Amino acid sequence: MKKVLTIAGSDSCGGAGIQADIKTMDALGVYGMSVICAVTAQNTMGVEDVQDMTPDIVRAQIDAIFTDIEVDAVKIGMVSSPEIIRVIKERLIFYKAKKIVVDPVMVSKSGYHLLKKKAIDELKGLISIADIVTPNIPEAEVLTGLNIITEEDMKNAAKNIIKMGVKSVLIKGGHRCNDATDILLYKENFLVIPGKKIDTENTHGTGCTLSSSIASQLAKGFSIKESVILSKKYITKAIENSFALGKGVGPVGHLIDLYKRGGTDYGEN
Ligand SMILES: Nc1ncnc2c1ncn2[C@@H]1O[C@H](COP(=O)(O)OP(=O)(O)OP(=O)(O)O)[C@@H](O)[C@H]1O
Ligand SMILES: Cc1ncc(COP(=O)(O)O)c(N)n1
Repeated sequence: MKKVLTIAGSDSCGGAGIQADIKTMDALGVYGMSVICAVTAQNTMGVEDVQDMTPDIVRAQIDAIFTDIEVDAVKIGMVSSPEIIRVIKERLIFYKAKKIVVDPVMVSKSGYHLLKKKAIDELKGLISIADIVTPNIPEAEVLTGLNIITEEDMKNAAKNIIKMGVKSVLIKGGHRCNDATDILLYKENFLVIPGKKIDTENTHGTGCTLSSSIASQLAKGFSIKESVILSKKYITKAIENSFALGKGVGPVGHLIDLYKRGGTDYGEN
């Protein structure tokens, strides 16, 4: 079984962060492992509080895994502070980590700043060692300083981000009003991945789910292009199967949930 590591934050209500990542990995048939960078107290209505881990315990978790287990792919999500990001980059280079996916998580859907503003430069450094980075539109705007409205703007932002040294860039279109088309820049070519906007409030954890699916598919040996296409199918089905939970924004339905709830079509994996 392929082994995939998520380096991210814990979401107490289980819709995003480490919990979404592990659920996705489980559904896609890879073995999920975690390095926790921060513990958030959050529910479907928002983030109440955050406790960052110390850089030392982040380093110790990474060392514990890489000194014992062969890691086939790594997904990085909420990384909080410049100090934590520096440790992650140094250790991943030290262990020659393969197939690195960076989801540059900055602000939660509920508006809480999960990345300290002073950490943007370090985050760009971490992006430079990745195989793929998956910003949503507001994150791509912060990384590039560009205003992104059209598909052409998304392409320009991707060209700008690839100059940071990353091998490929996926700009996610979920924040646009009428469309959920994503744009992949890969080996100097653009791939437009069409998506229709699904009418649901329950989109907590969409970005975490997509990036951990990409890492899982890369671990299985698919190319970046194949992994992104398979993962777009996975997240689309997961959003179609999203459900109400609590009083706010509910989570996506992982295909293993669908299976357990009696469904039979859990898609290509
Ligand atoms: N309502 C929707 N209908 C269909 N696809 C969607 C919808 N919302 C998001 N997506 C898709 O989900 C994936 C994740 O995109 P999104 O822009 O939501 O990421 P994100 O903002 O980083 O997520 P998160 O805030 O959970 O980290 C993309 O493929 C995007 O096109
Ligand atoms: C620990 C953690 N990581 C990531 C997100 C982003 O997800 P969303 O934008 O859906 O709130 C989150 N809310 N919490």
